[in-house]
Amino acid sequence: MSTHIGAEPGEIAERVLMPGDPLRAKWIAETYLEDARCYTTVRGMLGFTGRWNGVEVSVQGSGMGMPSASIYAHELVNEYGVKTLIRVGSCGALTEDLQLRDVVAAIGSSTDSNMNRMRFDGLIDYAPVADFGLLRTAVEVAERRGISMRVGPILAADAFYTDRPDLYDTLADYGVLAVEMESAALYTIAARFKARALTVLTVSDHIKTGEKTTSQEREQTFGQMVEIALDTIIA
Ligand SMILES: O=P(O)(O)O[C@H]1O[C@H](CO)[C@@H](O)[C@H]1O
Ligand SMILES: O=c1cc[nH]c(=O)[nH]1
Repeated sequence: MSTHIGAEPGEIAERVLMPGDPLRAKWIAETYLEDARCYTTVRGMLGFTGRWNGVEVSVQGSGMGMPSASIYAHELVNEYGVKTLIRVGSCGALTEDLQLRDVVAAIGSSTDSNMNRMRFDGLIDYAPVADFGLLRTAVEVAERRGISMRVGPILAADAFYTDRPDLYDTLADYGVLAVEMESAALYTIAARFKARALTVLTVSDHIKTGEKTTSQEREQTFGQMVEIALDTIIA
């Protein structure tokens, strides 16, 4: 067991999907994985291992925000030998041309988090980016499955409820597609510990129009991004 994950050594696959929502992890395991078994219930942050097309894959809830996601990414890589992490999350669209339920792959992640400023002593604005091979595979998988997937930069924010929506407009002017709360930490930790990471998201809210999906829809209906992530992680 690690501090926050209750799995024995060998119970977690080298390939892990990471939704923020632990109940989305359960839904993914029950809907998509063969012979899925739960390996952790610590703090209610559920994790499962099963098989996708015969290949072992795990799915681990990561919680909301970069402090929580960092704990899970760190322990998965450093204590369980995980090599590949694909986040499957929800996001808010920042640009008018995205619609609810559109799928987005994050090539890079700007952030307002202070975590990397501390890492680099405030001297470097580190640019957290996706693993190129995973991103290229995800694009190919989406095309093969006939799923339209936008690729571009996103924002990983500390706050879900922002006091500065004006900054979202400025970021959209610079081509930033969407906002979520974990990708910058995931990309940074993967780089630091020589793992591969990608973030694939579904638009759950539209910041410009105010449209949003329900919590049940966020938990159980974002299947296209999951299918892209599963095919990508076993490729
Ligand atoms: O749906 P998940 O994967 O949790 O991702 C998004 O949803 C949560 C906020 O509602 C944050 O974790 C954000 O990144
Ligand atoms: O972080 C997030 C996730 C979904 N929708 C948002 O607006 N923000």
